[in-house]
Amino acid sequence: MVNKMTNNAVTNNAAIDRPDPYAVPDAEVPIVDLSTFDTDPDGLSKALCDACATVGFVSVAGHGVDADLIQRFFAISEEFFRLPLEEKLKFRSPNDLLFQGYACPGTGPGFHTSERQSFNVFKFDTVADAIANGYPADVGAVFYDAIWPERPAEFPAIWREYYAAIEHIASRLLRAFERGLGLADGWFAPHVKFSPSTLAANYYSNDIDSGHEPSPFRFPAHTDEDIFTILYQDEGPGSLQLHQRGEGWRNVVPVPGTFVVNIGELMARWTNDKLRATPHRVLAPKNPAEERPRMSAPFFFKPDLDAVIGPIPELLDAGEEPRYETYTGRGWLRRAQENIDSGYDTSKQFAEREAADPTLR
Ligand SMILES: O=C(O)CCC(=O)C(=O)O
Ligand SMILES: [Fe+2]
Repeated sequence: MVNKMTNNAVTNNAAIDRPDPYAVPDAEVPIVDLSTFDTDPDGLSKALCDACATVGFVSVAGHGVDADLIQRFFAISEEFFRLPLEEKLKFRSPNDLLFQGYACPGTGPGFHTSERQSFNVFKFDTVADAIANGYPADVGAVFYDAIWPERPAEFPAIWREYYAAIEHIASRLLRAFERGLGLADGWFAPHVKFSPSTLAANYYSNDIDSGHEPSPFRFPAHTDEDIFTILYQDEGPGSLQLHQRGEGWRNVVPVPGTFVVNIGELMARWTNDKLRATPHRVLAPKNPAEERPRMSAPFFFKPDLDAVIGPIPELLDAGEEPRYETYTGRGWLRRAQENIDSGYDTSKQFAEREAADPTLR
């Protein structure tokens, strides 16, 4: 059931003067070269943490992923998304939170604008495989067996190759975060040994009528509910925007060949907000004539179900109070599921926070 207070808060503030989303400046997203971790680990780690402490987003070059693999991943995914809707629906996720298979507009409160479709996969093809590889027995409560499309035929192999490449970036980034934050080498490793991370491709187009109200946003404002997200976005109209605290919305201009990394809620909690989970959204092209499908590929890096996530005591300054209660990875996923089941809507939640805090506008 949707919370009445939430609805009222949004309705009452409908008259808030919001800046034109099409007239916002470009964000200054720092670029770091991950390959320099081998030669200058302190410099790289500091640059990474500084970017994530201020902008909350960073462009990562020197990541070692072949341009050819990125190109093949995007091409095969686009081929799938261009299949007729009836065919794609055969591979539909049994639940839109749990990120398995195809998800399309019109399903899942708050998670789909009228224009976003996605395909999602976890690391293992079967729950049994995950358990055989050390995952806890209840992993089946949050993941289903992979739902691969029948065509294109190379789709599963290319997705697996891409998943492994991005997972590798995630572990290198973690080491850099440890160093930049002043944690011991390997501090994060025990918390991500059996990570339920997911890979998605988002496809934004106007070829499905979801029945939702039209919106300038292809994906409404939200923060990511993971440790961090590693995103590749294609070029073209209809852009990603981030919310710079105290300054407003900014375009995240694609930098070809780099991944955008943004801090999620769990890293913000671990660091007591020293690293920032920056709100972001995706804007549709203003001119429908410029409309063309847009694709992005987020890898949502998540902690083990057994991991405990709360402000890390050694990161708190003298006298600094922890701002967050502690969750297990499992409890965090359950909370997200409950939010979905109760009709929680990220855009409404953001509208409420925006109404209460003018610096968010
Ligand atoms: O499509 C994009 O560029 C961003 C997508 C996003 O924020 C997400 O999937 O969480
Ligand atoms: Fe996101």
